[in-house]
Amino acid sequence: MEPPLLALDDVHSGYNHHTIVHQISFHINPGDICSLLGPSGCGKTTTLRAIAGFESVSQGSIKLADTLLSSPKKSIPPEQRKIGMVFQDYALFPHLTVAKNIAFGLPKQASKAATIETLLKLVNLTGYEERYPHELSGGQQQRVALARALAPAPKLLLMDEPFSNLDVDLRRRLSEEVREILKSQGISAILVTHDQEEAFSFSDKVGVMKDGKLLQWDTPYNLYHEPRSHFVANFIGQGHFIRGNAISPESVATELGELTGNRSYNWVVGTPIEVLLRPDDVIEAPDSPIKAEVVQKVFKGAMTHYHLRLPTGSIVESLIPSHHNYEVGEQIGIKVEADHLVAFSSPTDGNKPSVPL
Ligand SMILES: Nc1ncnc2c1ncn2[C@@H]1O[C@H](COP(=O)(O)OP(=O)(O)OP(=O)(O)O)[C@@H](O)[C@H]1O
Repeated sequence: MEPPLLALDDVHSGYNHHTIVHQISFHINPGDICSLLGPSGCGKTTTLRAIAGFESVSQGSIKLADTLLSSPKKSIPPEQRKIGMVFQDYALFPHLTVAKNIAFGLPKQASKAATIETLLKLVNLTGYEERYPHELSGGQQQRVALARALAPAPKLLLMDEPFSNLDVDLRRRLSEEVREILKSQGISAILVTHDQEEAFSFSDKVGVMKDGKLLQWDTPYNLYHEPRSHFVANFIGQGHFIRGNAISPESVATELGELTGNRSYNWVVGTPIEVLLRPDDVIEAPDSPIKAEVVQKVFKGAMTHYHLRLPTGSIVESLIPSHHNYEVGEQIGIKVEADHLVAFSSPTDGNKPSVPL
């Protein structure tokens, strides 16, 4: 089996002898595109900077293929790591043309004109060679930054919030386009973002961080459907927890009836449990004895996203086809249709995730 392209093993890193990120371990395979996702200040940029070689590692190791890049005893300088970087603020040289900005990333002896032409074609900026950064839009400047980062043919590209200065529409389009460019060239990348939608659509794997720790490194699908902690479940996607009690290894009694998953949990019968219900788990059911009051509705086109209040005051969300229109204050019949449970023993119970048997 091919070795991972990048492997972080128990990495601790920070600033001025103060450890900010702890026990970070993950690996990425050649061609994989990944993201680090988490709230502000959780240590995403610090992790990225440690991979780039701008911050030292006080414990653990970082390897690129077979090369040890960082350990407490060794640190290869950033410029020798064969890793490219793209920053939020583009960091282009304002006094240099597009061509010269890109050439800056090329080795001295390289046949520059041909490479620049190829790179500009790749990022869809053919003909922009002689423009200056101030003559370009934000999206175009970020494409130039990408071309410059790709110029030395890095094995890995690190991107720190590269799209966050762009308006929503453009950032979606550009992130899709950059993903296609990277995939077409087989370039691995790690994106730092706090935008979950962006992380999901951009990445093969996503790492969710909190307080300097990596809580889960997984596919977007698993993060959404199989979050391993209360925090990840909450941070990823929409939905609400409702409370219940375990009545068997697979089932929980809740105010929405008995909810049964597709596997057994090692909880003790009677344990207070919180079950996550995503908006797609709660469906309208006019004949259901369970009624909920519409407290908020957001029209999404094909679907309307409702916030519904249950008789106990708990809130659940539901996506309902928009031609079935309900008004705020109206009571509607609902039921749960979920093929698996995302359930944790209640936070009062130590906030421990329930472990499947
Ligand atoms: N140069 C620095 N010196 C000292 N502490 C720093 C430095 N840079 C960041 N920190 C601290 O390290 C912690 C993690 O910061 P980091 O930038 O890695 O978080 P982040 O997850 O990327 O956040 P954001 O999404 O806001 O960019 C923060 O508490 C921050 O204050």
